[in-house]
Amino acid sequence: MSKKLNIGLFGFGVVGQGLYDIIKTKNLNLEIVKIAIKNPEKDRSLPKELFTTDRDEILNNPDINTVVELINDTEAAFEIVSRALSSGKNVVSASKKMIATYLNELIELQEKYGTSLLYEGAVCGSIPIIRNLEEYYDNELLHSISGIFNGSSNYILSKGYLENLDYNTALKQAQDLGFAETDPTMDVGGYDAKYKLIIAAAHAYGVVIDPEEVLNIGIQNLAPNDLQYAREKKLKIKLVPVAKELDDKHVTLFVLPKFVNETEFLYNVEYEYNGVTVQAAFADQQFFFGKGAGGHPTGSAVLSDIAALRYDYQYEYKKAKAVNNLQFTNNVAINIYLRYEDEALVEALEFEYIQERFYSGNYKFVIGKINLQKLIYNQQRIAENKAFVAFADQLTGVSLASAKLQAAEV
Ligand SMILES: NC(=O)C1=CN([C@@H]2O[C@H](COP(=O)(O)OP(=O)(O)OC[C@H]3O[C@@H](n4cnc5c(N)ncnc54)[C@H](OP(=O)(O)O)[C@@H]3O)[C@@H](O)[C@H]2O)C=CC1
Ligand SMILES: N[C@@H](CC=O)C(=O)O
Repeated sequence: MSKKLNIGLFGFGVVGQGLYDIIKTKNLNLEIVKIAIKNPEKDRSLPKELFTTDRDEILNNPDINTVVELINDTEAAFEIVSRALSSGKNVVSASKKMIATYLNELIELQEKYGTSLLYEGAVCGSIPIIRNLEEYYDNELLHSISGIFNGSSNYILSKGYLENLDYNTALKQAQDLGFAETDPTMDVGGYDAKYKLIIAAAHAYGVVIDPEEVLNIGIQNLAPNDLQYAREKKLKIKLVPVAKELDDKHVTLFVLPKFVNETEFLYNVEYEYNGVTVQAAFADQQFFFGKGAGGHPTGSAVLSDIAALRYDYQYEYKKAKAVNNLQFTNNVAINIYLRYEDEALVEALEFEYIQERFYSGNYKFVIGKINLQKLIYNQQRIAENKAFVAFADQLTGVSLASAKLQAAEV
């Protein structure tokens, strides 16, 4: 017999409402006792008595054994989740920025208080990737995990490539559909994808990495010339986070736009859909596909976590706890496409090797090999120059699975 869950829900926005819609169609052994929100003046679809703006009504209620945290405020979310875990309540959260930023602390709290924090909905919406990394690939060596981890930016890219819709209109649609973060820079700047990648890497490789250390370049500077170039080469541009084991000592992570060709699974992942490609030593290549954003797809992942808590499921962080010599590094050589205006930027990036250069009127690009650290040092300059950078393994004739990202001297 499963344990009855008395739930205190934080947040009744896109995901909170989505979760509620799903729960009311089921006859599960659970009850939503109280819902904490921020703004008491907003119209709600449920009776007023169910809502509160006082978080203590949930956190200090001994009858509530489960907290579901679905709010859009990172610091408040961390406070709520920490207090819940410390007072014996199990938690489900979808707040990827909060989880990626405070993962070490959250793991410690779970260990100290014997409570469980689950967060499938935080990474790629409806795709069950965390539990697969945690359980299914427990004993597999994973060469790489990559994919499309952000629905809003993929929506904008699909609208542009397939329907010629301009960037701002597509972004507005992604916001209206409830896909985008409160600050959409998180989506289009590659931050959201980075937080998800960091969470996935903790389960895949056992490394907990500070988000500040990981490069994220997004799609804000994408220009018609870049799209035209991709079309001519029969490629698409997608925003792709990559975690790759370089050798038995080093793992690298980065988020960059990427040229993908039609043989890659990601080529056909459009709009708010996400895709995760796992390259494993023995299972070889596997692909997970599903909706990455939106109330119901994310709500379904949150509900799956809630259901797992009825049986006291916990992540064991087996790879993080195993003797693991893997270290994170940015000291790696990658092939990029750089569309730029200012020659000084090309100088500053100190390409190790230039394979192709192109100049025609205002359109100038180089394709070549560069150390990832040079991109990190020059990230601000790239943004100010409105230059566009993309991971260009396909332009240099190799796929990610076989790409030789070389760890330089570390
Ligand atoms: N939208 C999506 O597709 C996905 C979102 N997520 C994540 O899920 C979380 C929620 O996202 P989403 O539902 O889209 O956000 P929304 O902006 O739609 O809703 C946020 C909710 O949080 C409430 N809230 C904000 N601050 C507090 C607080 N301090 N205490 C109590 N309630 C608070 C708001 O209250 P009020 O209603 O009064 O304004 C609102 O109900 C975010 O972390 C997001 O990154 C994860 C996966 C997918
Ligand atoms: N803003 C996010 C929402 C889901 O995580 C996205 O667009 O993917």
